[in-house]
Amino acid sequence: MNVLEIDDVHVTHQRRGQEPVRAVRGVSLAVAPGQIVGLVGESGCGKSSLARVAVGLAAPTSGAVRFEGRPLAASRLRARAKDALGLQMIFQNPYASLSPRRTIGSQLLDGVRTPLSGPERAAEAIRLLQLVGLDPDSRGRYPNQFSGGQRQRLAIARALGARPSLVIADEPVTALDAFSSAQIVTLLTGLVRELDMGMLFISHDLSLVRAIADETAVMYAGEIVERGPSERVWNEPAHDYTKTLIAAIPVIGPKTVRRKAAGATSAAIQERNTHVG
Ligand SMILES: Nc1ncnc2c1ncn2[C@@H]1O[C@H](COP(=O)(O)OP(=O)(O)OP(=O)(O)O)[C@@H](O)[C@H]1O
Repeated sequence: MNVLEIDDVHVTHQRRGQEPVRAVRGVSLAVAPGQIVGLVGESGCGKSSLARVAVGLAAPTSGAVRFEGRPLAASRLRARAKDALGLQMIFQNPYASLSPRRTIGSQLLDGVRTPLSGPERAAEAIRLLQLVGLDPDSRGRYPNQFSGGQRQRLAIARALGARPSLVIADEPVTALDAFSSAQIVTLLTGLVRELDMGMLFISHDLSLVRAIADETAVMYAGEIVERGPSERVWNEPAHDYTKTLIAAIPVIGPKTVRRKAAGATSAAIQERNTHVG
């Protein structure tokens, strides 16, 4: 059974006095346990609108979302927040999920689903910090005592504390340097395999998605215009928009620092995966 099924979802944003924006137009997607599906497209194509619906933060205008075979409705998710912990979201901005007023050792455990004793709580906080490459002795500190990259690691650790069966990651490494990105992505990839959870990995960066995702779905103007195994999409793109995305990835030049960083991330991940495999 798929852990996530998105079935013919439409999302239309309606602002008073303005034309409606059809952000998502009939998207269907599925994520199986242990599978990483990449959703790639440029800014404004509707990725975040789809992610918010997929995680239950918003209701689709039409269509259905099923998590572990059960319909997911935004209101229902809020009402059953405890039950919904198996579905976690990682955002580009880690402040979206971290409280500035609580020690990280405490809030890392928010999603833990089984009651833990004091020593078990400490051990779990240490485990989560080590998973994301942070100093276990830092659990008494507050989020503002960490760098931006470290805060994203904390947000990821917090999500993983719930041992989710599905993670929706919306541009989770966009704010990180290439080295940190590679580490985080390798970590997420390893956890997906190890824990048999599914992941919807959303990014504007096709080279990064290629390195991470088993399947790639290319989104353009609210629609999935191409999908398939990531290597096939990368090597034999069928849709003109995918070809444009690939052609737009520069290889060298003074204005390509960010792209080169993404490329370095992908290379580091592939290198790591090669060794692991
Ligand atoms: N709450 C909203 N009200 C009105 N329009 C919206 C709203 N949220 C998004 N939009 C519009 O919907 C379209 C899709 O936006 P969305 O944020 O889903 O795209 P995206 O691919 O995630 O882009 P980005 O990566 O820049 O966040 C855009 O035209 C955007 O302006």
